[in-house]
Amino acid sequence: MKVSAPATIANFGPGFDVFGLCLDEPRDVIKVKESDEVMVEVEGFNVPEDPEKNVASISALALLKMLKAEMGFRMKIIKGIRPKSGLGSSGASALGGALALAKLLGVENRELIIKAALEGEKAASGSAHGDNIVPSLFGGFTILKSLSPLEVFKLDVSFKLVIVLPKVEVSTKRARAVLPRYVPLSDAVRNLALASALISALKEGDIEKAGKLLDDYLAIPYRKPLIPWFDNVRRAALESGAYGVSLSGSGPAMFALGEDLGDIGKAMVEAFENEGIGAEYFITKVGGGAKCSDV
Ligand SMILES: Nc1ncnc2c1ncn2[C@@H]1O[C@H](COP(=O)(O)OP(=O)(O)OP(=O)(O)O)[C@@H](O)[C@H]1O
Ligand SMILES: N[C@@H](CCO)C(=O)O
Repeated sequence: MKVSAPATIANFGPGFDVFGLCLDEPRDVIKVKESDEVMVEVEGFNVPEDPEKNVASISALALLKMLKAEMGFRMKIIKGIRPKSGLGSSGASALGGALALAKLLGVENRELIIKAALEGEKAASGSAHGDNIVPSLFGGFTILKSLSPLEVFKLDVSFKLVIVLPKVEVSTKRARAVLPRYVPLSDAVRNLALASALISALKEGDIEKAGKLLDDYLAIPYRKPLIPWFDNVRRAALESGAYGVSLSGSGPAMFALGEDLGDIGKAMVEAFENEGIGAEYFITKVGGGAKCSDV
């Protein structure tokens, strides 16, 4: 069984822990076969091959436990999403591992698959946030109303965007540890306003209007010490014509919406380089979610 699990942008501006956008690329590919033992082999970006440490096998083992299924598996992970990038790398692997075993066992229950994948995400980031796993499975733009019971609202949006990946790492665990337990009511109301308006703009297909709504008052302000370059790179993107810019998940990757995405990507890379940080950009589009096939 083969699963291709796409990268994702969690939060997507004002939607902390709720909004998620599936990307068409990059992807993690997870192949599994039934076996007497549990083995993990990794190609591509370096992640652990210890089945107790790789989030893909952790999720797969969690699913087997939930199903009380006595079996082993051989798993091969072709790791295409850079870890600690902000592109939902652990989320894609966690989803891919759980989904691959579910397909092998003929299990279609998405709530169960997500629940198992959250075990992998929790192992990676210390918290069971679903806003990478859910868009990686469903595709499109997802609004995660609730994990248990699973309630997802999906918008079938279609647009291109530019992603900028700096050569630095931000650990999700660390980026969540700096968040406050409480925020000012005025900031909560500002995010509520931005998030509601963003959904309306996306439903209209007005990407320019959506770009202007990508602010956040709940997480990014508190994460600034981990991403000191954010304001300068954001300014460079806006000055080069971006409709809007934000952090992808907990970073360090950033994304921008606009017309001339190549110009915007180049301006953002240059701004990173002015901060002494190498970076690369790529243009992609909204993805359709995880894909499964018999190998
Ligand atoms: N299959 C896997 N894919 C990604 N990370 C994994 C995997 N297995 C174990 N890990 C570990 O999980 C941790 C992932 O950390 P973190 O959550 O910050 O990254 P991430 O999910 O890759 O980040 P992001 O969501 O920002 O892309 C790393 O220490 C990594 O080594
Ligand atoms: N919503 C999560 C996404 C992490 O990829 C966070 O911002 O911590």
